[in-house]
Amino acid sequence: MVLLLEAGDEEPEVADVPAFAPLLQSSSVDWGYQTQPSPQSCRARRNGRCSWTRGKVMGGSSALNYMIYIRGSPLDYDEWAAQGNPGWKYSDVLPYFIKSEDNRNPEYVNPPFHGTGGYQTVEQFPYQDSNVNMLLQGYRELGLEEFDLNSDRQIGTMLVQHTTRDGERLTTNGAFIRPIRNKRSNLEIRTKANVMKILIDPKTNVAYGVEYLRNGRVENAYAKKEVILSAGSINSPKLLMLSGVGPSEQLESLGITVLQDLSVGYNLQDHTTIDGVLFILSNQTATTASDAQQRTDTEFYRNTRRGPLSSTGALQVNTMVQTKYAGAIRPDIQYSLDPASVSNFLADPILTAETSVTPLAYYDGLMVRPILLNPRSRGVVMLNTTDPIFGDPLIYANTFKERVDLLTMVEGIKQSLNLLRTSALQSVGVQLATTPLPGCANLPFGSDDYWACISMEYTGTIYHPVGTCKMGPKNDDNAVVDAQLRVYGIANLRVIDSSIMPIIPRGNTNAPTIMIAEKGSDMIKERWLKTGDAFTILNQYDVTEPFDNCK
Ligand SMILES: Cc1cc2nc3c(=O)[nH]c(=O)nc-3n(C[C@H](O)[C@H](O)[C@H](O)COP(=O)(O)OP(=O)(O)OC[C@H]3O[C@@H](n4cnc5c(N)ncnc54)[C@H](O)[C@@H]3O)c2cc1C
Repeated sequence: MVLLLEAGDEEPEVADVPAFAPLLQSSSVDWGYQTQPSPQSCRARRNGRCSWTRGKVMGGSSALNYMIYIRGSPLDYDEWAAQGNPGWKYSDVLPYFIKSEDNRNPEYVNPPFHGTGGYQTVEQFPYQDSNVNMLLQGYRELGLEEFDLNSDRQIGTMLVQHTTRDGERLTTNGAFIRPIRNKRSNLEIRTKANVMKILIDPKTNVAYGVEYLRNGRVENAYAKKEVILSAGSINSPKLLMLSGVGPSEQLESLGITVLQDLSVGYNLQDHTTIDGVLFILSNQTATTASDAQQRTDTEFYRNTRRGPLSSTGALQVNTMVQTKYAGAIRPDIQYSLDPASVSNFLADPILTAETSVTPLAYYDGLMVRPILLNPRSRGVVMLNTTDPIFGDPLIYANTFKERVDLLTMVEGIKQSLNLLRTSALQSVGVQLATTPLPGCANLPFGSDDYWACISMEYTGTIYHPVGTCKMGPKNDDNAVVDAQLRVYGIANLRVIDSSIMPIIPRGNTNAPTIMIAEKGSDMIKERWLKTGDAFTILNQYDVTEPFDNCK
């Protein structure tokens, strides 16, 4: 029997519409986390903090993400294995990428790297506006070939595939849970169930259940076999620490009994970007539309799942390049160009970033996002000191702590400007916005110092935190789980989510997380089905009588 506990609610319908992707940020389905202030990043943001959106809903962050399906470089996974994680090299994980995949554009992708018939549909959007072709042509002029970035080569450009099905977002909930929900008698799902700690026997260090808050009451669920922690890269370390598994100094300072001293929360990595390089589109390619047109598009989408709302505008072109800091045959910068409103952004870049309510289909500017694929800086997630259980964890992202990260970002910004010289962009009048942003107006626009300032003031993220429950060999001081995803020193407890990634892949993190989940579920099955004890899989948990004397 499997009990799935989710702190959030069911998926809202609005999440289905690709062009509405940014609308759910800062809503009730976002945990609403923010980074701690830092001298090197997010300096112009409100209170010096960057928002780190995380999905609090069935499907987790896959219900709020931008749906991009890019897996990273094969060498990324070879590196995971080389760090002492047997079973995780590219040739080991590729079958798990393929297993979940139902690729609906086999003609566009490189066949041996893809699968059909899996639960997770992957496809290109059915709609492309004229900026999409403009960008693809511009990149081609710069010598970047268009091909499948999920194959054995990564430096190039692509009309990206997405985790959508027939014009609608397909979250991991929609792909993997919905088809079996209410059909399998051995699966029970409880939403709005906020897990507060994992129950671990202090004498034996065996995990035997969880304590969770639901409808104002604290309840326990007991596992006869295993507890699987999949709360994501911020909340999985939080829950381990609340349960006595984590850095002893921190736990002791909060009065938490230490059951296992591990570097939980450390090794935090993310893909940093910026909001500060804006391309202004002319009337020839701007897609801004009247209210009446937007209503017509909405009606059309409702009836057909087609049209401008079935895509994310220019964001569906992604490109991977190398800067002089790349040092290997892998890319170190990814470019996305986000739809933007020029007047809103120039009037108030901070407020605009906080209140993105315009569907991605309608825009007159492109926010150029160089994304740092191979960050050297490492951060840490710690428990909230005043309210460890219900307070937001403290996220010290340490973005740009390593200077090479800042240098790479500046290089990535400068390389992105080459697009402006292509005939594809020049022929339709695309221009760089040259109004200096307030936080950097004291520096000459376009100088290296200006771009470095933009990076540190207007820092952004593409919301890919990973690594805080690092997978590694026993002799790795930062390792939290072994290559079977079992927490060191605690029996019957696995972590299966993005937090186990030892190094962030040079791509997007949703597909790798799904791969980890596929592989992790095989590990669980291998352990328990081997016993031949199929009956004990049923009735694996019991729920105690709820009691209500807790806050
Ligand atoms: C705005 C945004 C855009 C992104 N864009 C992309 C993209 O285009 N492509 C891409 O590949 N990746 C993207 N990502 C990243 C990708 O979605 C994540 O890497 C992936 O979803 C991580 O999966 P996870 O299972 O580790 O965590 P999550 O998906 O965050 O899932 C964790 C789940 O655990 C639940 N939970 C947490 N704490 C508790 C608790 N105490 N009790 C009960 N339940 C709890 C949460 O509510 C959530 O449902 C984006 C993410 C965001 C937020």
